[in-house]
Amino acid sequence: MSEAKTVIEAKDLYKSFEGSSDKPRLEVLKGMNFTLPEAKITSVIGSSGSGKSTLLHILGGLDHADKGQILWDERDITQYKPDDLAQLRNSYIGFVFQFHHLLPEFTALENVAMPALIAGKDAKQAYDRAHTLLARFGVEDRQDHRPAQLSGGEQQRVSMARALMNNPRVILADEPTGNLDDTNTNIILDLLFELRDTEGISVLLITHEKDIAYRSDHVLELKNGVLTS
Ligand SMILES: Nc1ncnc2c1ncn2[C@@H]1O[C@H](COP(=O)(O)OP(=O)(O)OP(=O)(O)O)[C@@H](O)[C@H]1O
Repeated sequence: MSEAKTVIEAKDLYKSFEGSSDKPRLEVLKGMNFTLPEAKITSVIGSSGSGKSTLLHILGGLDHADKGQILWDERDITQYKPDDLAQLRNSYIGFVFQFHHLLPEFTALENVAMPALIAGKDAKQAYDRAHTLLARFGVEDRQDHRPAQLSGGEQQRVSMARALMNNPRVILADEPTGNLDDTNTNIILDLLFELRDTEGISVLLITHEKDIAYRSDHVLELKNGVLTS
């Protein structure tokens, strides 16, 4: 069997944050290497403060590393200008966070359509696709509600639909079930597996729950600034 293609690769990543007057600089990533294979779910576990969210933000082009290379399908994103990177990110990556980050003043349908509207796509097509995605995730009857009128599980399903709006190759999910009960956790995990199997989407799943991590294809642990399997 041939090896899976790599959709995100990081080489020799370093990231530190400024300390306070009595604390030294905090070294979070220390020469870390990482590959995200196509059509697999890769979990990253690690203790609180080990740098999991920092890693996800850097891999997704939301934050900069101090040093190192990040390749999206062999394109080195550290060489991109901010506007070009934002455009590429909008089509290549879908993000799902623990707290849904839906825009409170917009309906579920509008939130889901937003990434396509921002990308300048046709509004009618955007709303049609948004509706189809909400239906796929079983929340189409909630499409005219605002986030505050939805349950936590519904909000997270809407977030998943939004993440998929522009047909991304990759989903970066930071504790996507951290706020959910067991039933809703299983709904979200099952959706991620379905997307892997039906659309070949690659998923990076940050979690601190080992039983969730061990359902995925690969598990890596972030410890002392590097990843180990
Ligand atoms: N912007 C920042 N400025 C200073 N320190 C930061 C910043 N962002 C993160 N840190 C610190 O870097 C370390 C790693 O944070 P990060 O959020 O990546 O950890 P995590 O593994 O995701 O933690 P958790 O599981 O608790 O969410 C923490 O000690 C955090 O306080």
